[in-house]
Amino acid sequence: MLADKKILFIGAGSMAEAMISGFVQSEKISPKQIIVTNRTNEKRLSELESKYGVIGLTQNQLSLTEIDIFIFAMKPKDVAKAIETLKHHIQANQLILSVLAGIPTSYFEQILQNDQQVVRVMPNTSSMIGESATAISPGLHTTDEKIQLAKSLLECIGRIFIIDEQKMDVFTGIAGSGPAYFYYFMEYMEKEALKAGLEVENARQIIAQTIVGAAKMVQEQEESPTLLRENVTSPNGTTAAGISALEVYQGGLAISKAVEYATKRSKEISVQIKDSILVSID
Ligand SMILES: NC(=O)C1=CN([C@@H]2O[C@H](COP(=O)(O)OP(=O)(O)OC[C@H]3O[C@@H](n4cnc5c(N)ncnc54)[C@H](O)[C@@H]3O)[C@@H](O)[C@H]2O)C=CC1
Ligand SMILES: O=C(O)[C@@H]1CCC=N1
Repeated sequence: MLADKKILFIGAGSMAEAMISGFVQSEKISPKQIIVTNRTNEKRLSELESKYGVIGLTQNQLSLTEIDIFIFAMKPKDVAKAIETLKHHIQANQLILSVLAGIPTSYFEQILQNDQQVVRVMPNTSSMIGESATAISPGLHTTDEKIQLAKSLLECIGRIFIIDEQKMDVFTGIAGSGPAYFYYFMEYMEKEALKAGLEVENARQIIAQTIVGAAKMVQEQEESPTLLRENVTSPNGTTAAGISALEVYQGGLAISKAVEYATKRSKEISVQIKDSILVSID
């Protein structure tokens, strides 16, 4: 299904790179099927070319008729300009994927018209090693065939979850932004480990393996995190002491708030983009 499909990344930042890396590592897509472009930074395009073997092209070198799948991968604030430049060149049979936080499929549908087939995608940077948790929500006109195409492409970067678009904001708060929360947690664990005299590399690997092990237990044991936590916690033991500090310092609340704020921010971006369309139609 993916053979010979031409994929164009519009935007060459961290998320585009993570996906390119995952696609190429999967060996289901040849680097020569992937084209990447950005606004002006040719040095960045050369860097991606030499690292992954993909094709970096400036905007005026692009031949858009040969593209099967467009992946919009700029910041939400830059999408209006990007789509303005491309809208007269995108054909009805070309699939649009957007990884932009907060930007609904209806945004692309309204601007491109054509009954354009759009899929909103929320990957995370673990795409880099094929371990993303990626949500997809098809738009109004997207056929089963194109959904299958999007799925087979995105399976190259990890696990796929098909969700209703209304759930995309919370998915973004949990899984799109999620890796950053775990890295933040790891930064603090590492600081404590170093203070107590562990070597940095050792500390880092110990913490990472602890997280990998805990995550795999949830995936493989079919037990709830609550039960698994209780199994670690001996009465009056070390874990009970650690968990009591998390409770005293409201660690649970902080985690809930992180998800809540990120979800809210995704919703705000949707409102801002809706307002900007209304202004441009007025
Ligand atoms: N970084 C992450 O962990 C995740 C990011 N996303 C989404 O991915 C998108 C990109 O995020 P990052 O890669 O982190 O941003 P970034 O700032 O690293 O990269 C953005 C890229 O877009 C390019 N760009 C801007 N305007 C353009 C235009 N008009 N035409 C062509 N290229 C243009 C920039 O030159 C840059 O290469 C955002 O919308 C974000 O919501 C989604 C999931 C996770
Ligand atoms: O921080 C952001 O807005 C993007 C979306 C999810 C992860 N990074």
